[in-house]
Amino acid sequence: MQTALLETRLGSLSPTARGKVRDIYSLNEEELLFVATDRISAFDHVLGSGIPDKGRILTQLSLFWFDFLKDTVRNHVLTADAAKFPSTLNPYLDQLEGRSMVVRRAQMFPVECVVRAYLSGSGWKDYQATGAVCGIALPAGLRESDRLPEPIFTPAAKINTGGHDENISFEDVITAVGADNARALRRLTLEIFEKASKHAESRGLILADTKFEFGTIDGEIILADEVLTPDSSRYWPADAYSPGGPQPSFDKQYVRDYLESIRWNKQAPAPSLPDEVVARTREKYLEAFRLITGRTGL
Ligand SMILES: N#Cc1c(N)ncnc1-c1cnn(CCN2CCOCC2)c1
Repeated sequence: MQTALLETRLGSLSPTARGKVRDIYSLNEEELLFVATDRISAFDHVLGSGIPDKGRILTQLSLFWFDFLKDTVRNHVLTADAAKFPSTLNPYLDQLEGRSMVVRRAQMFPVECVVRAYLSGSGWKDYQATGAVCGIALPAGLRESDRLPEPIFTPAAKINTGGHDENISFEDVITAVGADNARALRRLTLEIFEKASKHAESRGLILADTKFEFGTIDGEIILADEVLTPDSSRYWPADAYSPGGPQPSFDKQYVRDYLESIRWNKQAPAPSLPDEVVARTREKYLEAFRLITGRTGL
């Protein structure tokens, strides 16, 4: 079993932000280093085991999508070629190769630009409670995982320091970023989603929803963060789609099923995963990569 990289150690360089699965380092005033580790989270907890190559696979997926979308929106990537990284990183290239990118520092919008074409997750919860999602009223009688009449912009923001995102209204986005930027973020989010979901469909996948993050560089809105990865999106196998309940997660179902099989108490420390679950989950990430990119190798 290959070893998973759970955290990077870059000598005197310490991360400016450690997310659940990614570490962000400040290289200088203009550049950041984004590193995707092999950590995996489920039910909002980072698990004790990593998935070997997960970070590489998701980084290569983001790079595929940034290139796929380059005629629609500029992005923050400067290079993902480790040979072009600042020489100060040379001692750490074994940790970084394939799973990291140097990006332009942007003025980030404090909004998670979520778009949903299907009713799932927090969107389903909000719909059950109010008949709407982010203030957008939906037809009555929809079932969990039903396809929506059209994709909807359902932004979220980190309301409290707890780090959990909460769904917010378009008016809240206007308050946060101004009306012009709010309209631009909504338009870009829906336009990118349209292109990406058509591509996913052509590869046998339903892109149920996804989350984009945007910023500005020299006054221009750019696409940042990770893009259309299984961590930032819900991908469902189209041939198994069955509305009326939760759909199997393309990448995390083995993990979720295992955690439910051991009746894990989510207040307890996150457990490690059996080798079989790790191996099968790694295969699912590779399968997503192969389906989406049409490539066989990383
Ligand atoms: N990508 C990127 C990027 C960039 N290119 N320049 C400056 N900062 C970032 C950055 C820093 N953290 N995150 C993820 C976390 N989000 C931040 C926004 O608010 C929501 C959470 C992105």
